[in-house]
Amino acid sequence: MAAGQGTRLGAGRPKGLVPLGRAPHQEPVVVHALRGALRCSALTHVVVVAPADPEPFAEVRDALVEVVDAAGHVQVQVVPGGAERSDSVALGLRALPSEVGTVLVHDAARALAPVEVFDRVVDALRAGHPAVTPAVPVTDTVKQVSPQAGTEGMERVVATLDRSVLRAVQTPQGFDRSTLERAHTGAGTSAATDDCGLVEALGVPVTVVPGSPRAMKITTASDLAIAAAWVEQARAVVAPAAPVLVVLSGLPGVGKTSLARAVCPRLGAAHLRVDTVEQGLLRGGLPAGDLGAQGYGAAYAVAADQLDVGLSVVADMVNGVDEARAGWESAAAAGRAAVVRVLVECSDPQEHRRRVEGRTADIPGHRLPDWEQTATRGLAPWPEAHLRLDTADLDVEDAADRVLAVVARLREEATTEEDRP
Ligand SMILES: Nc1ccn([C@@H]2O[C@H](COP(=O)(O)OP(=O)(O)OP(=O)(O)O)[C@@H](O)[C@H]2O)c(=O)n1
Ligand SMILES: C[C@](O)(CO)[C@H](O)COP(=O)(O)O
Repeated sequence: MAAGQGTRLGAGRPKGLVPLGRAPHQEPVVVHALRGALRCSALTHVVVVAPADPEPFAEVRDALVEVVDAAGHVQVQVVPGGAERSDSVALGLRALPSEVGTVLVHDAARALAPVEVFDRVVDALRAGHPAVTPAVPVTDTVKQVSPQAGTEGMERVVATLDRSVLRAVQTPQGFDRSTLERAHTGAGTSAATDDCGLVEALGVPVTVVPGSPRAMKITTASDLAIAAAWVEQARAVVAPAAPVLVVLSGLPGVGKTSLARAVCPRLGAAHLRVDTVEQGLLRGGLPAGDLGAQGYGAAYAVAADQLDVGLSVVADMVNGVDEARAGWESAAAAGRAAVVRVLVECSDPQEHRRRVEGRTADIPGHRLPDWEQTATRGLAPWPEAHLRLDTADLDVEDAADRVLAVVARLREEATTEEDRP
């Protein structure tokens, strides 16, 4: 949904077209939103509902096409929206091809919604829930008020609501298509501020899954500034300072690769993924039975080369035994780099299993381990770890923040050491 005018933002143009981030990372809000949505591998079609006046939107069309081309597999259409958000949703829904049976409705204004939120909504729909919304707990105390007679601009508190049962809902909201179409039929739907509200009115149960602070809606200028800071944080290289070797260790499916992909651009680091190295060796003719420790051996050697020329490295593999971890210590020593040891876990076995069973291989020829193989694979204790990250309740960017904080701390300590007489 990108057809709003952005009156409260007051940028003088529709909110979807407002640049987000600072050059060279600047892109219109709607382009950020589309790029984020396309990270969700379940999507097959996207309808961008744009302001009815096609003139200003023409300027972002090329950027949208570029994002879509990069995604490859998804069909994208742009259609004009209506006067209210709900009118725009109904128009977007009408444009969807008949074969689409499940629909996510997402605000372009929630341009930085993490892919985990999309995935949680999709998983709940796949589990049979007809309507799903992400939501976050309410952190303020919320009062119900009524106008106070004779006192302009003042109100009277009617009740203090129990915030433990309140949630602030976000998007993408997901629906079984026929339920959403039914909800948008009839009079009075224009006034609805979210689609779940219309579905609730039909008596259909709405399921809530965890949202994310990063799925916040850009409504005012200060929201835009916060979102811009997040964009900068996600893209900025920390410093071309002394190289570090970030060693991840964790079972398959806990989120190591997502974490590495979030950390590498921010650290200016090479992503060294043993799965890729191993598949390369197999494609090169190494018999599968001979693989053993060859992948790790090759990865250590490549890491040492990167560190030696001053490039940081994020090592992404299970690293489940002391011997494997010791190899990284040697690679770091050879490259004169500090080591950051990060244990990555998922404390919720159901969520871990869902991830293991829900993922598809993104490296040609790679056979992913099943849940049985994952659950029975041991991981040695790692008392030397700088960080233990539990991805059951941490968004990937928040996890990356923590890794980068350790990098910054180690670099600062190293600088202080050097300064000491
Ligand atoms: N007629 C409308 C109104 C809103 N939206 C979309 O719905 C989302 C949430 O709306 P909101 O944040 O209220 O956006 P605006 O309507 O643009 O903002 P404002 O109310 O300040 O004008 C936004 O992505 C917006 O583009 C839409 O597609 N069509
Ligand atoms: C759909 C929504 O984003 C859920 O929080 C919200 O209700 C949109 O409301 P707005 O008034 O259009 O900003």
